[in-house]
Amino acid sequence: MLQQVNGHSSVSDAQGGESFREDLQEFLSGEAPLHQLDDLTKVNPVTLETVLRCLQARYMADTFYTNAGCTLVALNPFKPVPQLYSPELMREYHAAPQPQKLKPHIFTVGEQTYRNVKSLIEPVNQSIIVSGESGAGKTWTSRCLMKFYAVVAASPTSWDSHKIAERIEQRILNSNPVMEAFGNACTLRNNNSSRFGKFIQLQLNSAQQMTGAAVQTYLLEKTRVACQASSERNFHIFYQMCKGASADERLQWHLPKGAAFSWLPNSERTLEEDCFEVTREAMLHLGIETPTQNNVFKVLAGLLHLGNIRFADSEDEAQPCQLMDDAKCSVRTSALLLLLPEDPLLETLRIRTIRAGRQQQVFRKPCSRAECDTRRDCLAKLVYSRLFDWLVSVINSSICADPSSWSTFIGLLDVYGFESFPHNSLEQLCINYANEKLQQHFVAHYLRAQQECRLNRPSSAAQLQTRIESALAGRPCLGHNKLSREPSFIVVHYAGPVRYHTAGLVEKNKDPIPPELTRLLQQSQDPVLKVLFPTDPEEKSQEEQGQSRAPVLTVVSKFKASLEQLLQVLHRTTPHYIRCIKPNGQGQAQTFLREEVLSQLEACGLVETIHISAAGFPIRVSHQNFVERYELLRRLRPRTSPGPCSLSLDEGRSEWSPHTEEAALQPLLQDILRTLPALTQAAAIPGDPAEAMPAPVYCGRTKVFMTDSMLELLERGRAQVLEQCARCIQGGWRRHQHRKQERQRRAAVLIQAAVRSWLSRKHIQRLHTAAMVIQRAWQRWRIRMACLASKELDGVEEKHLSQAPHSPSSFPLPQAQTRLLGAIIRLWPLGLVLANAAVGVRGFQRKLVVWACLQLPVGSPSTYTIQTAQQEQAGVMSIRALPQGSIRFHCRKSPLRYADICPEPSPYSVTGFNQILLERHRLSHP
Ligand SMILES: Nc1ncnc2c1ncn2[C@@H]1O[C@H](COP(=O)(O)OP(=O)(O)OP(=O)(O)O)[C@@H](O)[C@H]1O
Repeated sequence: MLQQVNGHSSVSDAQGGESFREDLQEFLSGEAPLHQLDDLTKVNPVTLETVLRCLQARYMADTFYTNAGCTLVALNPFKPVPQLYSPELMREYHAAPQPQKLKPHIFTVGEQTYRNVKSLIEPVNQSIIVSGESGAGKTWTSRCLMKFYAVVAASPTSWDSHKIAERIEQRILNSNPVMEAFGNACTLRNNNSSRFGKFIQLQLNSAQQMTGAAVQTYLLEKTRVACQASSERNFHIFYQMCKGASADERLQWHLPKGAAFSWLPNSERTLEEDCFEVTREAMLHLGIETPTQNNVFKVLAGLLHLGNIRFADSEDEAQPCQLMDDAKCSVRTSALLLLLPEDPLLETLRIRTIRAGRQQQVFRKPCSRAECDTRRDCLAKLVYSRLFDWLVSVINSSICADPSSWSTFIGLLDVYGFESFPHNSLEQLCINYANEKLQQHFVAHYLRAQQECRLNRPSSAAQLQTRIESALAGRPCLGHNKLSREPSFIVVHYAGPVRYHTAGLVEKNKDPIPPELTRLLQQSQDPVLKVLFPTDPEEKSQEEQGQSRAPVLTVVSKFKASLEQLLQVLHRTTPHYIRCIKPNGQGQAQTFLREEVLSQLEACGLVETIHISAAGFPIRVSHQNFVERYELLRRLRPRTSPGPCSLSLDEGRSEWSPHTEEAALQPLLQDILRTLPALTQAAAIPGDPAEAMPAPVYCGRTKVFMTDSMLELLERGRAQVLEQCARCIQGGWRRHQHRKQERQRRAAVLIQAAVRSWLSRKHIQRLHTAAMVIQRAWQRWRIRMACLASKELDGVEEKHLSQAPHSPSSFPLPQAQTRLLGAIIRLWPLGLVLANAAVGVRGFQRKLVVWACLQLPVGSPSTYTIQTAQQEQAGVMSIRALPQGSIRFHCRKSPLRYADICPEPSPYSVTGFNQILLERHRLSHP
């Protein structure tokens, strides 16, 4: 089935022979460290012999858990092992950075599933499939796992939520004793054997806290109520009641001490499971109050009394069977406890009603003794199975969380192991079918073909055998024991051939319930029976009118439907396997029977796992999952050259049907496998040819098989691609951020510039306006001043003086003065320059210049003092510069303060256009 992908054969014949023997030698001689091998795939060589030796060595060293690739093998210690399931150990596994590096344990599996849920990698939901034969420790394992989750999946933050979580966990844990009391029984192989399959869904919220649970049960062995194999017992609850009831309760339930019940065999045996108080306490915690409990136990007591009803053969077929001597009392007590009318009860057990004809006439036919027994047993089975279902529904309503409060789940499937007894019937067929389905083996096809056989068609055992043989002729899965006298057929299961007896198979499959029985139970006044058998008026009227009822569902069809439903759920989860192994059939500690263990390893398909591991491929991944997880490795592939792996994959494809939906995955798969050489080369240590060799991968029809190292390599490659992608995303993001920031910066600068320019413009405008105002004011002022000056000062214009020796003023100037004025006019610019020169002429020199300009006699400067213009009547008193650019000679002193500038200006004086350039006081009075 498998195709080798890369052409690397694990051990070549030439080199293999010698090294194989050496390995074996070394391995067998070094027995002591065997118990230290944590994984069965690590034993060298991986053979059944070495695997068994390893398991035995570990068992003897009190090491009960061993990995077998992806499966955990759990050996039943059959003794209490201190600290193996302590809360401290649970926490240790929970807190470990890599729990798989700790010793193999069911807590490793528990923790792994929990972490998978946390990591949210698809499929998020997980399932743990606990399998093994009866007594191997499945229930124990499931119970321990539930306790583990109760510890690790409950770390709520607040005190209130802690209390709620604690209550939920307690309820979930309380469901165990109740279900075990009603669904477990002591069998030859296990004192506490679960007589039903169960799937427990532990519901987790987004914070991975356990918020609730739901239980689904499968195929309760209800026949046990009325029929127990020798040395076996009825369901525990009957014994618990009989042993644990108080005196009052005994009286109420008609269970006097020492009373004998035919459906209560081996009651003298006392088991630790016979603990009535624990069951009652747990029922109370699940919300089943004491009065309801009492009603339940009353009904169960009624069934025990029903089992004591014995019929005698009737001599006349037309007459109903008579009761045996002491049976009358049993009928009465049973009717009393079941709150049924006594006569109708007896009549229903002994007389069959048949409706026939168009008018649906009712015929009453007395039953034979065997038929009476069957009807009695049927009544008990019907009541018990409905009671069990009701209990499960009560448990579910008590522990099930609101759908909105949970998002993920961890499923625990406790399935019956493969069964092969000397006499196998429909129960074994169903159980083994479930095992086949769960193992995904070919017998599923056989059973599908078997539906052609229409097991509900009436036929004798011999006829059924002939029909099965003709329908499945030529199928390799069907065998036939020609020497067998009893009608039977053999199915070659993956775990070995099993012979099924056809006698009673059809009847069992139909599981007929006479409608009279249901109608009778609907008459009961008991509150529990009223719930279990509600009256449906529609159904009643339909029956009376003789209308056809819904087609009867057979046991196989119902079981198949629920199994299909379960498989659908499992297919959507990541499965984890725990294979429980019973080291011996006697339940003795420290006893390891190799033959028994070997047959269990075969039965649970572990041998196949080991064989695959022996070929070096313990990792198996479905094509779909492989492609989904490693599709991104295609990015590593060089675009040009296809790798050598493609060849082997093509071989794999030659067997592949293009019609299957998986065919679409093949190109992708091929692409991924082409990346492997590049990966192995990259991982190789330079110069080490062994390391450079591509790690082996097999591509099967539906799965990819590989070694641990290959898986490691793929994971490393995946991490590398993810890292590259992350870098790429980071780079892109940074670039985007950078560009965004740059854009924002530019926008900010633009806005800032616009605002600044706007502010500047406003400021300049304001300045401009202010300047204009000042300018205008200044101009007005200058004009006013000029006007004032020209009005107030009797000035003599330069041009007038130069052109006309006589001023237009009223008084005539003497000749000397005229000359003087002429000299002044000629020389004043020079004097002005010298007087105002910044450098060179200073102090006295300056004065001299001024005096020279003005032709003043040199003398004490103090003699030249400023006098007001009014004191002067004639002559030039001062020379002034006017705003309009002209020079005026004034004969009077200006009354304007601003013009009071002497040739020696004070640093504090204000100069203006009307500045006195030169002032002369004594010109007219030399
Ligand atoms: N890990 C364990 N440590 C100690 N004892 C164990 C352990 N596992 C199982 N046992 C013992 O083995 C008995 C059978 O185990 P359990 O009931 O779990 O088997 P099972 O596989 O569920 O059987 P069945 O299919 O009949 O229900 C238990 O009652 C218990 O005494």
